[in-house]
Amino acid sequence: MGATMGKNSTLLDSLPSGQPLHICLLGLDSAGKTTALYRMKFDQYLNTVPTIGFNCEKIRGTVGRAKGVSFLVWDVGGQEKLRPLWRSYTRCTDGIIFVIDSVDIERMEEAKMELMRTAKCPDNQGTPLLILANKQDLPMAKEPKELEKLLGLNELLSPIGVSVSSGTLSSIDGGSLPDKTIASSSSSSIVSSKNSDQNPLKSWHIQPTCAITGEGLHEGLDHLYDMILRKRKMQKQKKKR
Ligand SMILES: Nc1nc2c(ncn2[C@@H]2O[C@H](COP(=O)(O)OP(=O)(O)OP(=O)(O)O)[C@@H](O)[C@H]2O)c(=O)[nH]1
Ligand SMILES: [Mg+2]
Repeated sequence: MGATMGKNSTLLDSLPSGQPLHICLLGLDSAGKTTALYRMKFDQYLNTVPTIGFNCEKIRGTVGRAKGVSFLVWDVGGQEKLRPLWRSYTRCTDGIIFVIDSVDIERMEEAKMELMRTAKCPDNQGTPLLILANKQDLPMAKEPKELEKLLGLNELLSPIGVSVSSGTLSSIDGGSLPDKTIASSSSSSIVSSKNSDQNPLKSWHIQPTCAITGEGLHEGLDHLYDMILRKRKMQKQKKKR
């Protein structure tokens, strides 16, 4: 999937015209993955049935830097018996989208376990991760800020094995990122702050969405694209050293 770059081209302008980026759409059954996939693909709501196996669609970004960028999105069934398959989809992916049902408090612990299993899998270390706090249209939906705590997102490692602690950098293989990197978002407006991702070490972002109306989906994709670009830039700099 690596983009071939001419002598004078930069990494940033090489990506949009290149191969589509491969993205895995994961999450518990009924979280809204397939609804989100078809909303992004066809810009309309399609009725879904539980996914047995996977769906795959090519999607074009519509906002921000992701505008015009091609993503090949693999939507994998989330039922328990299908989850062991996730690993084969995430192995060589450019980014992971993990969809959370923001009202399903009963299964939040299960969602956290699967999310952590995915994020901490050695194959996925440093793979940009977009968490969709979906079903924000429902009155009991937990806000992204609360979901961050419930899902333990601050436990997640930075992409280059460096953690930030009390504002200082230390090279370790664990640790957490400071609270100030967290997005402030509200369920009513379904917006999220891009400043949240300005910490170059952060490789996840949480985005409030409603897959039925499509609110927040393309903004999320744009954040994911930013993280992918940042990761590639860092890898390039690392290679130069
Ligand atoms: N209210 C509300 N309902 C949603 C939203 N997104 C999805 N749903 C509903 O949630 C149900 C499950 O959606 P799917 O997209 O099929 O869920 P999935 O994650 O693909 O589930 P699996 O294929 O079993 O893994 C459907 O009834 C959707 O209409 C949302 O943002 N708001
Ligand atoms: Mg599905």
